[in-house]
Amino acid sequence: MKFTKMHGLGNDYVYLDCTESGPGDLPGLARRMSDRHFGVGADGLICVRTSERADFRMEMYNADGSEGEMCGNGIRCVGKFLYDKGLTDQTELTIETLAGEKTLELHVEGGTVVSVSVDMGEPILTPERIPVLGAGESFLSRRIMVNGREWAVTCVSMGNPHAVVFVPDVDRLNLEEWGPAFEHHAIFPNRTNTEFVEVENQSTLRMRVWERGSGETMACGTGACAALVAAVLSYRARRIATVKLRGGSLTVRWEESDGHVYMTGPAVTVFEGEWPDT
Ligand SMILES: N[C@H](CCC[C@H](N)C(=O)O)C(=O)O
Repeated sequence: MKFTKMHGLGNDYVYLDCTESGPGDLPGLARRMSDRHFGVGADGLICVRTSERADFRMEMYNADGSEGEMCGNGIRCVGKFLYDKGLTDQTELTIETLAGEKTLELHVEGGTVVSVSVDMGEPILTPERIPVLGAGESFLSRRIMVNGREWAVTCVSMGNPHAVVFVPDVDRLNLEEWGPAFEHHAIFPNRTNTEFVEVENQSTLRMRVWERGSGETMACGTGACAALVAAVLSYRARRIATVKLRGGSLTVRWEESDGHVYMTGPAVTVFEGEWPDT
């Protein structure tokens, strides 16, 4: 079985062309291929499929085999995968995801996609749609206890759940301790991705992320969008900002006119490979 290894700012996935056919047991395959010692090594697995309602469909699994509703770094690479492999010649694409249809604008240089802009849609703030246990219309800067320490948490869904916390110095945080404590916290029925954000200035955020199902990753596209939304809602940032992640930077804009969040960033192909059919 052929696969392509790609990354968006170091948030790396195995990509399969499932437009004709695809393997079964994708959760199990995601776990096996993601293993950084006994497999290919990745943050998860992404299958590109045909769609009845969009140009194509993205199906995404984390390294633990759980399915994610949306993947920002992943969908940029899906755009590159489709164009570079000649599955499309369009530079504007719609991709069906479990979080709805997303529109991509591919930026081509020298016949290959170098970066992609994604309309990530509107952020979801109502607790029961995130989901997070909590009354009211939104879950903004609410104090919760995590491992005996009080944190002010803002929850945002970009189709997948995010808990955003603002900290003075992201480098001093022990994510191995705090990441799982948030991910598996009782108030998140479907677990959560967690963004630890340091505000450099009103147009620059620095962020580390512990991803649901994958652990700390070098970057998280949906997480960067959630972080920007939380920063705007708490008057920490303007509506357009550079979000600096361990693997590099994304430009994120929360457009006032349509309420949509737009994200622009790179997409890179690392290598093509062959996985033994099992
Ligand atoms: N771990 C996420 C999916 C991948 C999101 C991230 N890699 C991105 O770029 O948005 C979840 O379970 O919701």
